[in-house]
Order: sequence, then C-alpha cells, then structure tokens
Amino acid sequence: METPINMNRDDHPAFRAEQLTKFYGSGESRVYALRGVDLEVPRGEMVVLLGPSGSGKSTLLNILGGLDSPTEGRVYFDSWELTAFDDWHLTKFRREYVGFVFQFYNLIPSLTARENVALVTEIAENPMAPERALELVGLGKRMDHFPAQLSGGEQQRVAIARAIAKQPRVLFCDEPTGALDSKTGIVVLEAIARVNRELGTTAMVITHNAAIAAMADRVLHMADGQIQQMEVNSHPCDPHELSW
Ligand SMILES: Nc1ncnc2c1ncn2[C@@H]1O[C@H](COP(=O)(O)OP(=O)(O)OP(=O)(O)O)[C@@H](O)[C@H]1O
Repeated sequence: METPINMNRDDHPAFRAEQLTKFYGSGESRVYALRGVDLEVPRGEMVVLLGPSGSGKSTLLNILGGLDSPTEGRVYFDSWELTAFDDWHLTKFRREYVGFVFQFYNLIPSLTARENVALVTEIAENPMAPERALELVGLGKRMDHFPAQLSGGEQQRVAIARAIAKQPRVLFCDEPTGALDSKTGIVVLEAIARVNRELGTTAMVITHNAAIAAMADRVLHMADGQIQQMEVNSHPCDPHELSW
C-alpha cells in the first residue's frame, strides 16, 4: 500500500466516521445495525464502547477495522478513506495496521504461546519479537506452555500478544473479558492498558460491563444503532483500581 504524503500527520485522528449506516435485508424485514453514526477517535486513546446487546457495537468496530463495510457513510483511518478501498487494500490495512482480540481466544492448541504469536510475526512487515510481545502482557515465564496449560486469562493475554506483535496502530477488543472472572479480567485489561500506554496503540474495547468505562479516555454509549452519548474522562483510572 502506498503511503500518502500526509500519512502520520499528528493532526489526523486515528478514525473518523461520517454518517455510518448499516442495514441487513430489505423492506419490512430490514434490520438496522447502525443509524447514521458520526465519530472521531483521537490517536493513542483508550476508548470503551458500552451498550445493550444488539445496539451496534460489534458492527461499528468491525467496520472501523475493515472486517465489514457500511451500507452508507464514510470511514477514514488517518488520511485514508477506508470506504474507498478495494478488497486488496482492506486486507493489507487489516494485516498491517489492526490487531483484533475477541471474547474467545482462538489459539492453536498444538502450538505453544510463543509459536501462536510467531505465526503472526512471521508474516508481518514490522513485527516485534514474540518474546517481547509475551513479556508486555506479563507472560515472559509462560512462553513455552501450550494453551491447555494456561488459564483463561493467560490464554487471552497470549491472544493480546498475538494481536500486538505486528505493532498495529489500533487494537480492537470485542468483549475481551466476557469469559473471565473479575480478577482475571482485570489482569487482561491491565495488559491492554499497558499496550495503549507504552506502545501508543489506539485501543477500542467493547464491553457490557459499565465498570470498565472508568479506565477509558473516551466512553461511547451506544443504543439502537447510534452513539447516544460520548463522555471524555479526564482522569482514567488504572485497571487494578476497577472492581465489579
Ligand atoms: N449478519 C447479520 N444479519 C442480520 N442482522 C445482523 C447481522 N449482524 C448483526 N445484525 C443485527 O444488527 C444489530 C446490531 O448487532 P451488533 O452485533 O453490532 O450489536 P452488539 O451491540 O455488538 O451486540 P452484542 O453486545 O450482543 O454483541 C442487531 O440487531 C443484530 O441482530
């Protein structure tokens, strides 16, 4: 992908979305996932998306991450218009600039933690060493364990290491603590916060858990396919101060 001259200019937000609409089906059976979402996400922020089931959180994240496309509207990543990209450019965007973490860790059971991360670093343009990624998420001493020898929280941290090892500009996390108890969930959130803070990676985290909003720079409250409220938190807390 050619880099436009004005790429990396500090005055561009990480993302800008204009009037994003996504619907499925037609006529009477049409279902709206997004209804005219406008959004700007400054670089390097930790953003939390809250909202009831079906409010459009995953749809919005998937569109920003190039996994899905809107029915109408535009998305800009830095100075690039993602909605004008063809499939080849979108694939390249996802591969080089975006890391995803989902509720279920999707690790390969027959590979160690280090090998799971190395699968990504082997095909990335500018990766960090798998060992460094695992150290960043606090798994320096568990690198040669297989997923079955790791707890749920540790497996999720391997998934985070795998997502950040290619040094993406953005980390998208869809319910990263959804399958974890609160103590383990907080350790996982600490790993995400550390990546955001130390690598400057913009992070967007979907959760049903309103307590997690306290660690965000910005909180998007979604309802019925729209951002109903956006809060800016001038004093985000450290994840270890969270409780639920
Ligand atoms: N492929 C699809 N086909 C039809 N409708 C869909 C599809 N994907 C999502 N939807 C609908 O779009 C709406 C928004 O879904 P989305 O998954 O974005 O919500 P969400 O807020 O992430 O929900 P959850 O918290 O349950 O994951 C829902 O009504 C959903 O049923």
